[in-house]
Amino acid sequence: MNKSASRLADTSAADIEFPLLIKAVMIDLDGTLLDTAGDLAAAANMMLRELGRAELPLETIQSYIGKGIQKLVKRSLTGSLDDEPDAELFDKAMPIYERDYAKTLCVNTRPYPGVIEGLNALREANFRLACVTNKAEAFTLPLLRATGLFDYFDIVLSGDSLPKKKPDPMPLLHACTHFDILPHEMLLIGDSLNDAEAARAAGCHVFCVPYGYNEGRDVRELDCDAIVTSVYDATKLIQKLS
Ligand SMILES: O=C(O)COP(=O)(O)O
Ligand SMILES: [Mg+2]
Repeated sequence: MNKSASRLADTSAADIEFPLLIKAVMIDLDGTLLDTAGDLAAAANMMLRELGRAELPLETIQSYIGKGIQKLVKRSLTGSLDDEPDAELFDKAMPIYERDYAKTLCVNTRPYPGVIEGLNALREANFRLACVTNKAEAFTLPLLRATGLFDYFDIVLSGDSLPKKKPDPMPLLHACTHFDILPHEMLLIGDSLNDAEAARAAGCHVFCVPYGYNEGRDVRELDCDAIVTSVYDATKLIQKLS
């Protein structure tokens, strides 16, 4: 299989040969495994209502997903990606959001097409599997259990499992150490700039899916090794290195 045949879009990655020979796969949660935007947005709007503020459209809140729940709350309060809300308002909003998201956590959240098939194929091929997300652990673990995905993973690293989260390479390097493999023997499948930057900084391979949440930006802008239509499609571009 050559490089161009395996790509759905052109990216700026260096020339690499497919199938990639790797030992383990890390997969992002929000926007890659699970379509969580509806439930995250419902909780954000419940919070905004309780604070007497205007609700936001789903697409706007979807563009705020990616850097964890604290950032989602800050962005929902300010209506911008980078502004800081009033500290007192944020301190009031955060526990409201956490309470509301615990209620909406798995109302409409479902695995994307190709996720279960992809995880089964990865397991059959004996890849070690990690879930690496910026979502806080208190939400990640119940969500993985409720959607039946938890048992596929050897390790789950959430946004607050380690001192730093994506786009820092720390969780990716932690997973490599956990599996006792080198970064170039590891692939991350993700949906956003946070995944692509973390993978490049760690020296891991990275594929991106086009259906997720890239903070409102086109996934084709990302520096990744391939854009794959689904987690299942990603399995066709890799081979297990023993
Ligand atoms: O919690 C978020 O904002 C994003 O989480 P993710 O890393 O699973 O995409
Ligand atoms: Mg994501």
